[in-house]
Amino acid sequence: MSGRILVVDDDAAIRTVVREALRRAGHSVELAPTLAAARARIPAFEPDVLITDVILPDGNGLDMLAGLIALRPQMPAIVMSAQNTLATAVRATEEGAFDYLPKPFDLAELCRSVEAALAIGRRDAMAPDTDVDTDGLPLIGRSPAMQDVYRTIARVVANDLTVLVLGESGTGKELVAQAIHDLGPRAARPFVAINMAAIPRDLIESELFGHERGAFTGAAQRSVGRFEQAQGGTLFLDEIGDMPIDAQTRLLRVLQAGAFTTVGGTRQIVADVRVIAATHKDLTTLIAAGRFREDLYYRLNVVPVRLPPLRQRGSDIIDLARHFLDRAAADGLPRKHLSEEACARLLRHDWPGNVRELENVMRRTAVLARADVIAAALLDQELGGGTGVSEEAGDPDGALADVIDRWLAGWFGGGNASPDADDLYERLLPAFEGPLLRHVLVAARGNQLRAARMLGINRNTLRKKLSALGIEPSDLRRADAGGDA
Ligand SMILES: Nc1ncnc2c1ncn2[C@@H]1O[C@H](COP(=O)(O)OP(=O)(O)OP(=O)(O)O)[C@@H](O)[C@H]1O
Repeated sequence: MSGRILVVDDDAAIRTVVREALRRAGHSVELAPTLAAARARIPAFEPDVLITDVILPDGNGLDMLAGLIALRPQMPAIVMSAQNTLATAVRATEEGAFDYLPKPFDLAELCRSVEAALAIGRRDAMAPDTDVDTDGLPLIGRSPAMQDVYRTIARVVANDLTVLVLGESGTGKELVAQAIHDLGPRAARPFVAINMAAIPRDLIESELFGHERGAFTGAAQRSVGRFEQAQGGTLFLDEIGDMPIDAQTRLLRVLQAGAFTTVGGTRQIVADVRVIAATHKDLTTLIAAGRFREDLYYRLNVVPVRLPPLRQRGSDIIDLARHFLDRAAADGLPRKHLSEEACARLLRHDWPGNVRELENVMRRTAVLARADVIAAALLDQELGGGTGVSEEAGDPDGALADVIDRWLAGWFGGGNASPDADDLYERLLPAFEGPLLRHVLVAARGNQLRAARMLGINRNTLRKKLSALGIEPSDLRRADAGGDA
């Protein structure tokens, strides 16, 4: 599809290169070195697509974007910028850009973006499904839900408003908090994360605010709390719903007064800290149950960021999967690609463990796939045959028994076990043992001694089982189970 393209850039060399590439692709191209020249050309040239730089001699292309689009409302705009940050990307989307290309970009990518813009012809359409465009940006995903998240992030990076990130486990809450910190003026100062669910309840206050020597039994030294460690930076309070009520009272006081005292101390310490909290729990239910302070909730929930579960942002799944395969390859694992059937299989899964589950599955399949292309069958095996079981299931006894029970019901129901059979144990158990041993070896990075210890069996027994099942531990040596497996 060819179209009329207006290119706005003050760099003559870039204008020429872009014009030549677009002309070769069959488009008619006009150039403008300034925003004023662009404004003057739009009504006469009636471009189908606008391509603009951000920093221009007579202004900022992002500030002016809405004004340019207003001159020709159906015109998709592509923003190119050397300011390769999530903030610029978010800003571009916010201002109505169809696509954002961080400089340097390759011309083929620009042409693809132009094609997509022409095909869709609407400035608010989704970005084209080209290769994953990560460009070092921390958050992947172009679903409308993620665009909302980016917009909210863009709104809060420059100020200190308290942000409450809500979402199921593994949806990327900590990553959002980190992005807000990294993109804002506090980036050079510490980002300190503390998980309320991971600390014994009676130690939370001293962990947060520090304590004086002798403040309680065992407090032999003065200790600096996380608030003090985060001075000038950001404090990320994860699983805030698990915070004990006394600590909540203290936190509320700090948020109101902007200062705190250590446990056992009297001196007020000014808290120059941005607070970002997160939870996967429904805080309103906890409030109703008297387990969360309503006033603290309002104090924290100044700007809510909702991360929907991965199953509700299907269009992100493949981008994320490819991103994790790229990352696995960058970490030295074999480079793998997804077959079309594998993509379809990923889209069918329910992702109860969300992005974390997808990340772990992609790392494991990068190791386990024998061919360069990951087949749907391998994913079937990894994803529990579509049962929705993940490493987040947490309760192997119940969940695993459930899956096996369903599988066996189908197997027996399918007439696979004749009444004359005499080897069911021998036939069926390897089907469980094989995957179990492979996963343990991946987690133990191929170390048989460690794998045997993890399994609680003797090393010789493990060796015999591996040889009986035809598993070669060295194949699994370079694997990483993804940190959480
Ligand atoms: N949009 C995304 N793009 C790239 N990686 C992501 C994205 N969302 C999540 N991840 C990755 O998924 C993993 C889980 O994310 P994160 O720890 O931020 O989730 P969480 O919601 O804080 O989980 P939990 O509630 O269990 O602490 C991390 O490795 C993170 O880097």
